[in-house]
Amino acid sequence: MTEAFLELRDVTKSFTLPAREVVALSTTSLQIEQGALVCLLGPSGCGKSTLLRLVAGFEQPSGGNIIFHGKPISSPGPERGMIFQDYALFPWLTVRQNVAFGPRARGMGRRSAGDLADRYLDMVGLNEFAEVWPHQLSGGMRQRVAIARVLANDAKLVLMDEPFGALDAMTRERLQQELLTICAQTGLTVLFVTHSIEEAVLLGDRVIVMSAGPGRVVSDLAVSLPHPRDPTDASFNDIRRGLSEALHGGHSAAPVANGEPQQ
Ligand SMILES: Nc1ncnc2c1ncn2[C@@H]1O[C@H](COP(=O)(O)OP(=O)(O)OP(=O)(O)O)[C@@H](O)[C@H]1O
Repeated sequence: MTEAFLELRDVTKSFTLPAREVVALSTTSLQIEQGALVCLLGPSGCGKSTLLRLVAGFEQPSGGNIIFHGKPISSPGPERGMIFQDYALFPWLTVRQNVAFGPRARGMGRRSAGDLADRYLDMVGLNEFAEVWPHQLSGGMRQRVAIARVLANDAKLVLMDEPFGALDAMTRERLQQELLTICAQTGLTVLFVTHSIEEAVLLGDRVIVMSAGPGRVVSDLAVSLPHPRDPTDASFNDIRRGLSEALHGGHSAAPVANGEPQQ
């Protein structure tokens, strides 16, 4: 049997508050294949961010295991990059220094790290902005820097938590297409949290729907439409409708047990 790139085995997560216990994630099992762009949809508070934070290694599961490349995840690592909605760039570093930060922290020389940063800034179309400060950039440009930064860290898996949620519609569409291009060029694996069914169908090779909290997977659907996908297309709409029903409790998109589509 081939080993999954990322596997969640019976993962649960609870938080202990002074007066009660919050179950953020019910027993969740998932397998993510290398090179896939997997979207995670679910109502607010169902545990999507918690799931990403567990995979990032920022939190430890209360039960179960998360296996990445055959090894249990026990801490954060550069091979698993996280991108948030609010950019999270270092304001005191230039764009190039932000992108070069990870490689420099791991011991790469200034010149090599700068060259590496320039390579990835070129990939996200920001080569002319290497010397500027984050506050001089638009939201879309900041998010491109964040993408360049995880790529320069040699991330194999990128965890994106509503990365385009704060952007205007046109910028969001442009970045969605750029993300698809970068994935096609680099073979990156992406776990992408969104509230938008349309965004999930536009981007996802697979869309996973979680139930209201405590979250569990209620549907796992492969989307095989070719790119670029057209939201006005009838087959796009069929998928959107199925996901909407799954999200609102109808479960019409293929339900799963332990990450395997049910027959
Ligand atoms: N550190 C924490 N301490 C206590 N409770 C927490 C903590 N982190 C998350 N929770 C709780 O766990 C549940 C899941 O939260 P999470 O942020 O993962 O949901 P989400 O699906 O990402 O929500 P949203 O879509 O609104 O961002 C919520 O009830 C939340 O209040």
